[in-house]
Amino acid sequence: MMQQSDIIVAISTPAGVGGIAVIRLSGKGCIGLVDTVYRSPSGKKLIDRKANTIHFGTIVKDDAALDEVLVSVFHNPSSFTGEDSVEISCHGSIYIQQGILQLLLEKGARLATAGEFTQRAFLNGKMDLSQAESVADLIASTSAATHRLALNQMRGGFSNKLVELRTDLLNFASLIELELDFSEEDVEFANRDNLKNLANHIHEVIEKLADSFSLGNVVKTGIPVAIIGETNAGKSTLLNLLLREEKAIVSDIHGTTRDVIEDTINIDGLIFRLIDTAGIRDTDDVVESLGIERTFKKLEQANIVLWVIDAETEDERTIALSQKILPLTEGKKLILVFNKVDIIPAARKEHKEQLLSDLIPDRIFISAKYHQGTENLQDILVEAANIPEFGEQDVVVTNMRHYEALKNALAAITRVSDGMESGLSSDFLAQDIRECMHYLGEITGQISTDDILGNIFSKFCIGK
Ligand SMILES: Nc1nc2c(c(=O)[nH]1)N(C=O)[C@@H](CNc1ccc(C(=O)N[C@@H](CCC(=O)O)C(=O)O)cc1)CN2
Ligand SMILES: Nc1nc2c(ncn2[C@@H]2O[C@H](COP(=O)(O)OP(=O)(O)OP(=O)(O)O)[C@@H](O)[C@H]2O)c(=O)[nH]1
Repeated sequence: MMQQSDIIVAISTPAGVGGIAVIRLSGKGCIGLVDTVYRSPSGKKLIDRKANTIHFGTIVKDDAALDEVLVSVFHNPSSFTGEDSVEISCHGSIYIQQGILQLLLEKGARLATAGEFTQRAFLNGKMDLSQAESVADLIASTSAATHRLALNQMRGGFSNKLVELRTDLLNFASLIELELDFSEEDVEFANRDNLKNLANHIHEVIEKLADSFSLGNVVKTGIPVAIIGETNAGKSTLLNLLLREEKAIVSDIHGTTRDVIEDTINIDGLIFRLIDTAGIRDTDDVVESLGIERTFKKLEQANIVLWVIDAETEDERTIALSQKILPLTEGKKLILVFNKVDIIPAARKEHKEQLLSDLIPDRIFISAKYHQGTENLQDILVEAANIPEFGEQDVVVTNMRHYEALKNALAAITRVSDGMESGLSSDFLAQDIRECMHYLGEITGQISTDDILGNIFSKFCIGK
């Protein structure tokens, strides 16, 4: 395995004081480098130790002890980066951490750039690019669902699918190119029906992966829930109730919320992005109108729409507004939330059960202020989100870069399928197959540029 000859070092634990801190080095010669500042009770050098072993000892600076530490030794190629690596676990004082780091820099190591350990793992073939990217997602994960999807990707679920696709495409290409070589003789070597089936199969797999992004993206960024309705309906009160904090200002003045307020909550391992919007009404106020415009924009982005209605509102108003809202919520889960049930008679509630029920069947009756009927709100959101539970085998695309590449790959393989139907010549088919492989290679990093890599790894933490 290729080893970088420059030795990188970084503190891999978070900045600040902790029980212990880990300082990590990687690169050819890093074990010997640590030996210059390390003393073991037995006098043994780290370089003479077996791979994957841990050793107690002292880090010394100018012959004075700086700290007592544990040192882990990894040998090329059996390490995270695939290179010789050392980890020093020291006491977590900032003085000690910085002291050891400085010492190692003086001895010839250089500070690792963001994500450089993982970048080396990628360059040394320890993982493909999509796996390296999932490491960042895993570190950033804040919910059960984002954690599961990142872990599956890191463990190679997606990569395996891409390897299979690549094998199929290579197979395909070689059959088509064989025909090409002998084209003057007008021989068809490959059975065209088999080839069509193969193209359709590849198409199906790529399409399924690309389609999974709408789910993956929503899970990763939070399921968008827009809270809309007329002014004073109680939208902000509902938002605060769901967030369990006074995030939005509540007042009886119409048009209090003038801009969009967003925050996330975790319910049953799913992130929801709650979006409180400016109340809808006819207004001459310029700022308020702009807010209302944004409300309609936010509506577009939402998967779930909670339309909050003051239960005292006359039916005609609600019906009139529904004509504006319904066209904007097609394909979304729209739920009517009749609020302020504490101040309406029971008969009125019964009446509202029927209002618009053929067009918008989902409705709940609550008092956001007095917490009536709000016990099931969380369950209702989870059910409305309709997100499947993810198992260890599920491959769901969560990364925009991967999605873009998949769309391009899909376009290429579609040209192949169509081309086969219309009898396109083999050399054109072969070209499109190559193009499809090229885009899949962008995901795994078989095809990459310094720009792409720099962009990806610069978003990592230092020390990762
Ligand atoms: N202290 C420490 N904790 C850590 C890491 C680390 O590098 N150091 N990790 C990293 O960020 C993660 C664990 N991932 C790792 C993945 C591979 C190898 C590794 O040494 N792989 C070798 C040998 C495998 C084996 O012994 O079977 C290999 O793949 O060849 C180490 C850590 C999380 N925790
Ligand atoms: N009685 C009663 N009052 C409520 C309830 N929910 C909200 N309110 C009151 O209704 C008023 C408006 O509430 P908000 O939450 O600010 O309403 P909003 O829909 O965000 O209003 P805008 O910012 O104008 O769009 C406040 O005085 C709340 O205290 C409820 O369930 N029952």
